[in-house]
Amino acid sequence: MTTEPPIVRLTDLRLDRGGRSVLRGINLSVPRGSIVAVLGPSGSGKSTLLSALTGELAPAAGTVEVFGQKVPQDQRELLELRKGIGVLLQGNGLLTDLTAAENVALPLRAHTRLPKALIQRLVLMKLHAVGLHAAADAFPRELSGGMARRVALARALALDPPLMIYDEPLTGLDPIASGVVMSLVRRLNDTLGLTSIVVTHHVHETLPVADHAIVIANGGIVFSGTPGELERSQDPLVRQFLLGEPDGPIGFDAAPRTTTEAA
Ligand SMILES: Nc1ncnc2c1ncn2[C@@H]1O[C@H](COP(=O)(O)OP(=O)(O)OP(=O)(O)O)[C@@H](O)[C@H]1O
Repeated sequence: MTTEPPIVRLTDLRLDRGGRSVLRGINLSVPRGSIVAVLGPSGSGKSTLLSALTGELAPAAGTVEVFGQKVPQDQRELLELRKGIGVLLQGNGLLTDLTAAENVALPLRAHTRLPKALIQRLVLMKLHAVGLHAAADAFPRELSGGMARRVALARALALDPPLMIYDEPLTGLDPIASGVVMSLVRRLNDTLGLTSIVVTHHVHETLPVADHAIVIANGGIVFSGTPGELERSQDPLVRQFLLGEPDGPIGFDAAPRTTTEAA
């Protein structure tokens, strides 16, 4: 039996921002086909971790591997790598004077030389995948928050990236739209053979669709395991986070307690 390398592997990773160590001692393996939830309170370093995956932030120590290769520093190699990573950012980022279909077409126009008719077909396929085939000609202002998020998702999928990164995909959505988006994340992951990393503080909406969860707080990973194990954890830090309590082992501003260590 051959063991497939993970899609993402973080080894003894340390990430600094503004001369301060934000995360350290990070080890994580994301197997192909899985959905990993990265949870943690505000300011714990979730976005910082994402920027290391996309190569925006170079490690202060340790390594970040994506698709079995070390994330390059060279800009051209980095752009190649990023074509394989679909990112759904907070706030959708849809262009308001373009229709849903035109928004989804943007990455295809920018990164491929496919003929217009083929791009149109691909766009409709992506919109169909998120259940919005009928909304192709609608402008973002004509869509509900949940629909707009799904258009942004279709756009993130436009280039068929094998890895999807979701940065707070539920911000601003009501519980019903949140449920729709999270089941879509699971369905797309399974039907398109993707691997997904979901960064969020919406624990209860995300855990049901995740295979693995990590919690980051106080500058490191304080929990790594299945959603079931997370819910059963008696660790005071994990309990404080799950119950959303202001007092406990996680500092109020969730800033790491130690400053930069010598590399
Ligand atoms: N460019 C920067 N320069 C200095 N410090 C930064 C910078 N970006 C983030 N930080 C600090 O790094 C820490 C982690 O921030 P980060 O944005 O990664 O947290 P987060 O978990 O994504 O928070 P949120 O859930 O609020 O988005 C915070 O203490 C923040 O103040």
